[in-house]
Amino acid sequence: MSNFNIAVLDGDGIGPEVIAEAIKVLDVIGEKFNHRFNYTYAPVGAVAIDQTGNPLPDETLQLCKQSDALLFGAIGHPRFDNDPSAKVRPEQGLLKLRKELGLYANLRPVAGYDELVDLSPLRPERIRGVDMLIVRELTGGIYFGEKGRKDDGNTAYDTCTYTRLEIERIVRMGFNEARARRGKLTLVDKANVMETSRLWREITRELAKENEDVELNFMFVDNAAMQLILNPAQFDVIVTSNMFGDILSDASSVLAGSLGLLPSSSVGSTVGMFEPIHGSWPEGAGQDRANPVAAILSAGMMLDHLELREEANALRMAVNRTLAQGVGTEDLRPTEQLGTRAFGDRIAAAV
Ligand SMILES: NC(=O)c1ccc[n+]([C@@H]2O[C@H](COP(=O)([O-])OP(=O)(O)OC[C@H]3O[C@@H](n4cnc5c(N)ncnc54)[C@H](O)[C@@H]3O)[C@@H](O)[C@H]2O)c1
Ligand SMILES: CC(C)[C@H](C(=O)O)[C@@H](O)C(=O)O
Ligand SMILES: [Mg+2]
Repeated sequence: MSNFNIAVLDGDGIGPEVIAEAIKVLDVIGEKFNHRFNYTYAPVGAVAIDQTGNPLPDETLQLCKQSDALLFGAIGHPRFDNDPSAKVRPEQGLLKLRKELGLYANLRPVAGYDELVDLSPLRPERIRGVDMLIVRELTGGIYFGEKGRKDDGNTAYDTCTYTRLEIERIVRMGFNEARARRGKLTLVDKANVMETSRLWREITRELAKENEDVELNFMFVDNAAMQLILNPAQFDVIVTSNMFGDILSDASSVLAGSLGLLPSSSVGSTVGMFEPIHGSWPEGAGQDRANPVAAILSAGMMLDHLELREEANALRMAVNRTLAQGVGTEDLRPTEQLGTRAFGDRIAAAV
C-alpha cells in the first residue's frame, strides 16, 4: 500500500463540482491498485477572499509545498470580473500559486475523440487525427511584467518580459516532449513584431543544434490560430508564451469537442499541479451540468506524474469507454445525457 498526500484546491463555481468527480474516480483507482490518496482541502480564489481576504492564504501555500501533488479546480467570480477597480482578485491566487511553486510549464494535451467528431463545427476530415500537446510557458511574459496606470489614470500598461533562463527551460521541455511523441516542434510567436518573440526564436535556434532529431518550425500566432482550424492534425508539440498558450488552448478545445474535456499539468518544481483548462463557469455552477472529464483527466495526468502509469492508463481507458458508449453531459450532445455526478459515477464504474 502506498500513500499520497494530495492538496485539493477546488476553488470557485464549478471547480468543487468537477473536482468531486475526479476524486470519486481516483478513489476507485486507489482501491483497485492498492493506494491511499489522502486529500486535504484548502481555499483559493473568491472563496478564500471571502474567508480570509486573501486569494492565496499562507496556510494554503504551505499545504501545497508539503504535498505530493495538487488538484486544482477553478477560480473566478463575476463580482470581480464586473468590477475593474477591485484591488484583490481571485485570479491573483492562481497566478501567485504558479509563481511561488515554480510551475513554469503548463502541458495541455488536445486529442480528438472519434465518437465526438460530429460535435465540432469543423468538418470531420479536418479534425480526425488531432493529437497535439501545447506547452505553455506559465510564470513569465505579459502576465507577470510590470503593469499599472500612469498618473493621468487614462494610460494603462502591461509589460511583456522574458529572460534567457525562462525561455531556455520551456523550449527544452518542448523539444523533449516532441522527442517522446512524433518528433515535431512548432514555436508559435509574434517575432515579426515583438522583441521577446525574437529572443525566443534566437534561443530556440541555438537549442535546435542540440536537438537535431526533432523537426522544428516557426509560426506566427495569427497564422497558428487559423492553422488550428484549417489543418490541426499538422501539429505535434506547440511551444509558446504564457498568453498565446492560454488563448490557443481554449480555441483548440473545439477540436476535442468541448472545453470541459481538456486537462492540464503544471510542472517545473518538485510538486506538480493538475487542473482543467476551463474556468469556474459561474452560470453553470450548482446545477450539476459541468463536464467533469477535464478534471478527471487532470487527475490522470497527476497519476502519470506520480509515476503510476498503469493507474493513469486505467483512468483514461475508463473515460474513453464511457464516451464511446455515447454517455456525457449536455456539452457533448450525447445519446445518453447525464448530470455531472451521474457522469462521474459512470466513469468511476468503468475503471
Ligand atoms: N484556471 C482557472 O481557474 C480559470 C480559467 C479560465 C477562466 N477562469 C475564470 O473563470 C471565470 C469565468 O470565465 P469564462 O466564462 O471566461 O470561462 P469558463 O472556462 O469558466 O467558461 C467558458 C464557457 O465554457 C464552457 N465550459 C467551461 N467549463 C465547462 C465544463 N466543465 N463543462 C461544460 N462546459 C464548460 C461554458 O459554456 C462556459 O460558458 C472568470 O472569473 C475567469 O477569470 C479561471
Ligand atoms: C484565470 C486565468 C488567470 C488563467 C490564465 O490565464 O492562466 C486561466 O485562463 C487558465 O487558463 O488557467
Ligand atoms: Mg485560460
